[in-house]
Amino acid sequence: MSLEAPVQPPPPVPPEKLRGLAHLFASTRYSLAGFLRLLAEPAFRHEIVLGLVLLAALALGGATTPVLLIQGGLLLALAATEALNTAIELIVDRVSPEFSAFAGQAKDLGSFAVFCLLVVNLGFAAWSLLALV
Ligand SMILES: Nc1ncnc2c1ncn2[C@@H]1O[C@H](COP(=O)(O)OP(=O)(O)OP(=O)(O)O)[C@@H](O)[C@H]1O
Repeated sequence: MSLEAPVQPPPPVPPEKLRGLAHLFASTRYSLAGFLRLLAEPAFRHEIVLGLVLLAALALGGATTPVLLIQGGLLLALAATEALNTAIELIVDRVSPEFSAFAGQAKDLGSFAVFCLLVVNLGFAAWSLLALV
């Protein structure tokens, strides 16, 4: 059984510009489409598992609500960084499908951004758990 999330094909024509509430609803739909696309990335699925493990460990360890909220916020920041990293990879693969220094550096910079957020998440969880014992 495949765990790949269904990836929606792009619309054949650009959608018309919307205003007001219609714009808000459309933006929400675009964000949901981005989330579903990100689910197709194995790295993001691993990060979801990591996030659930960290939150469960903190909750079972008796962490306070503010600590759980901060950890949740840091996990959302990690998801946002993974989304931007995936967007960079998509653009780089389109602009430079061949091997190039530009492509390698762009992808490595995106990877470093994700790594930084992983360190912050693990560091905060470890510090919080140590404070509980
Ligand atoms: N077109 C390219 N030109 C030069 N170096 C590249 C290119 N594509 C990838 N690389 C190098 O290979 C490394 C791995 O790239 P790759 O795209 O496989 O990353 P990844 O994190 O494994 O991505 P994914 O898991 O999404 O496939 C990059 O960090 C970069 O250093």
